[in-house]
Amino acid sequence: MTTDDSKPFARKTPALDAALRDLVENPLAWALFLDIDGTLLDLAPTPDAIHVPAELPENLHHLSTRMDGALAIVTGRALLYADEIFQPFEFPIAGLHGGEMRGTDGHLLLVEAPTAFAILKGNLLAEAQNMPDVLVEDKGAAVALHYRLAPSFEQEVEALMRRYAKKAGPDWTLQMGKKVCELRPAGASKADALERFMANPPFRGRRPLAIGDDLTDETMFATANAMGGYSIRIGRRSAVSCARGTIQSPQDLRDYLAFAIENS
Ligand SMILES: O=P(O)(O)OC[C@H]1O[C@H](O[C@H]2O[C@H](CO)[C@@H](O)[C@H](O)[C@H]2O)[C@H](O)[C@@H](O)[C@@H]1O
Repeated sequence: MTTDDSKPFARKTPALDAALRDLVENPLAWALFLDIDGTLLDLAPTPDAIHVPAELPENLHHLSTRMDGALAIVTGRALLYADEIFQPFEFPIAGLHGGEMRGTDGHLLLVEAPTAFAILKGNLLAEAQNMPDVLVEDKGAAVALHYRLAPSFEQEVEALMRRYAKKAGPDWTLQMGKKVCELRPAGASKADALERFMANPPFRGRRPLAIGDDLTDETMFATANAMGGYSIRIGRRSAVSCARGTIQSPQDLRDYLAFAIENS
């Protein structure tokens, strides 16, 4: 196959081009781990305002079929919410930044929020009322405070969440993201999720390719790299990211995935 500028993988970064081309030519050699917000989907003003392109679920299904099922979604969203995005298809998935999982056997591992955490979320919601346009996203065993619509509250949001992280105790940890500050279960990360998927068929023995855009994806990038795979960050190149390649936008990634389906 020749590489020219009409091909989505012609990015003039030899390692990135090689990885993307190899996924097209050898789909059974790779295991693909995809983040959702800012990666598969464009960022939206609020968590519920996301637009899911009509062809995306089916395209992922086709690609997953070509990869014999070794395609997983690894997201900060609650697993059951994320599942809805790809209806009618169901993929292996990790939610809450690795805290929740469903592997290829269909076994669902969800985290239940203890009563104390439910009370804490209620108190957080009440305090957040004092910050107009700051949104609380209740994700069950995690909670996010979004300031995309109220950027001037960034520092207050962070200070409030640091206070709540102390109240929540060691089973929860603070997760910073794009215009968001979250409390999530501490026991797992996206790296753990990737490793758990990689321990079993059809992922086992393949090269992991992790694609994401945010701080939470860095552990999964590092693990994919360490396992002899590859990592791609969506957005501008960043000196502090350990992703090995970059793709500019979710639209560019979706174009590439569509190309991979047509040509693999
Ligand atoms: O790991 P991801 O799948 O990327 O999830 C990370 C967080 O994404 C969501 O928030 C982000 O996307 C929103 C919709 O585009 C946007 O409004 C917000 O500013 C972003 O931070 C989601 O709401 C969070 O629960 C996820 O943890």
